[in-house]
Amino acid sequence: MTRKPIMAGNWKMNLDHVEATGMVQKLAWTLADKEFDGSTVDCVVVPPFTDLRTVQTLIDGERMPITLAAQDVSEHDSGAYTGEVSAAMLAKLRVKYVVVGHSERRQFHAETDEVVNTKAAKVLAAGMTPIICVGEGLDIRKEGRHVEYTLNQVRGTLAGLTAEQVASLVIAYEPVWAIGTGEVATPEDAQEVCGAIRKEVADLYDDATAEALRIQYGGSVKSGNVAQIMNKPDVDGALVGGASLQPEEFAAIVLYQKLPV
Ligand SMILES: O=C[C@H](O)COP(=O)(O)O
Repeated sequence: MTRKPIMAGNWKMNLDHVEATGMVQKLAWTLADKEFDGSTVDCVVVPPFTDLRTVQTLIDGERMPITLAAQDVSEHDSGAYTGEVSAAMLAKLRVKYVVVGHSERRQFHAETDEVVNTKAAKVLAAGMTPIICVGEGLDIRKEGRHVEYTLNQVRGTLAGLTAEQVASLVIAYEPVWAIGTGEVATPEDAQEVCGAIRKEVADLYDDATAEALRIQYGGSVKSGNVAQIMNKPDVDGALVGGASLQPEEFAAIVLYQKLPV
């Protein structure tokens, strides 16, 4: 089965809504120069909440081949949850993907697999697609428990979801030690865990579900290393942080040239 690659640029807490306009325009111009129309790769931007309306207006108004995503969502539907943003609010803004369980949310906001699982279910119920982040820290990697640890997160975050839901979503494998450090996992490291995730999903559900699921690698991805990582059979895209803040660099990642397998 051919899975459509998905490159998502997570801006994290960078770029206000004015800066976001320039960023998205430059990205769109660079992609248009190369006649990119979004048919071969999904190009996704993940701005802060305060930028979503501006970016959505720009993307829709100019018919840009760029899809809108959010960085987080509330695990609640509505009500007295000061500071939270619901899945319904994001869907209304034409957000298509929502990142849940990013390691920075897990680390700084104590999000557990259970919380991430609830958020993923809310995103799906609102008609959007979750990008569920998993991945081990350096201590776990050093102990050689990275596969077991990550698969445990996969089981916890997918709990209760149907095969149809799992087939539609995205899992991002991000080894925490490779995020923002310049330390990239080797393509073989990425394949080891992404392959294990797909096998786990086949065991939990069935082969068709595992084959349909898209798995991203994230952690210091740049235009110079993306093709090698994408050459691995179970890697279907990248969740990009730092490099996504430079429009030409992110465009080069989206436009990566396939290497001969
Ligand atoms: O969401 C993106 C990841 O945390 C990767 O960030 P990075 O590309 O800056 O390492």
